[in-house]
Amino acid sequence: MEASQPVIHHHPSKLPCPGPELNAPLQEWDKTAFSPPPQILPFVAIICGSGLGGLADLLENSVAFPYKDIPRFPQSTVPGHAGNLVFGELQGKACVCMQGRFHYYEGYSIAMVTYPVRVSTLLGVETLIVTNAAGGLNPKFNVGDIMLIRDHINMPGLFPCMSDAYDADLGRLAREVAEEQGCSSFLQQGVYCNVGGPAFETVAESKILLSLLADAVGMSTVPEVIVARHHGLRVFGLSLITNLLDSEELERNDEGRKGEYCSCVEGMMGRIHCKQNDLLV
Ligand SMILES: O=P(O)(O)O[C@@H]1C[C@H](O)[C@@H](CO)O1
Ligand code: HPA
Repeated sequence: MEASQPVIHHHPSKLPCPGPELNAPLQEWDKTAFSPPPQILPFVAIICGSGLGGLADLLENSVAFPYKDIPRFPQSTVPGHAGNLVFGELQGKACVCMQGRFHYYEGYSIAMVTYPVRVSTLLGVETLIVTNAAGGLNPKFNVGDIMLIRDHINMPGLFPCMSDAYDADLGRLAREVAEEQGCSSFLQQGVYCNVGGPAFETVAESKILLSLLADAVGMSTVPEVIVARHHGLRVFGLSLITNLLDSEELERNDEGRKGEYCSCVEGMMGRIHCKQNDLLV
């Protein structure tokens, strides 16, 4: 018997209904119990990775909602994830920043980990910027490098098709912005591998991931990207390399180039336009 071929889908909005994990009940989102500031209609959502929440402090005219005050929102339990949904403007562009994300290893289901992405689609968001702290596997990487995520590895697998998950135009824009800001020498590009955590990889595990052609490894981001693509959002991702996994001695530097990472996202915001205005990069 002939083996059946996988079906490749390229139009997220036309995808059939995925499994129950991706289909988390949005009726849990109670619009009447939470009112975003009416003057800020975000078209970009930014998820801040571990220790990267300082980006939200750069927002102008900002209004912050602690997650604990938002009905049914999960709570941050990891250090470096403040737990605020911050609305405001970056470079004059309306956005919403998740100052803190949720991880599978915290005990949340994938549906809850990705719940804020679904909520952001209800708020009118068109583009999702995901950021994270990650361990470098590629021997050419250094601590403090910023890696533009061009693809990911997600072994458990989830529908829909992810062959073009990371937006090529936004990637080009990031390289232009990095060039203008003098950051090109430490802007890398690569494949992010999602693992369950919370322990970092053993040397043996790192070698396996490297042999799979992963460039960096972390414990987040991919479920958010999958749900965002299922909703038809454009996605752009950055990893800040906080440690290297090439030796038994783990050296970690969480400060790295946080300033440059913030400037890069800020520079991009200045040049991303709202689709409704038909001015896409
Ligand atoms: O939210 P991200 O992916 O940045 O968090 C990473 C993974 C772990 O939670 C933590 C490890 O230090 O940072
Ligand atoms: N492995 C997994 N997740 C991480 C790492 C790592 O080395 N560094 C930061 N997040």
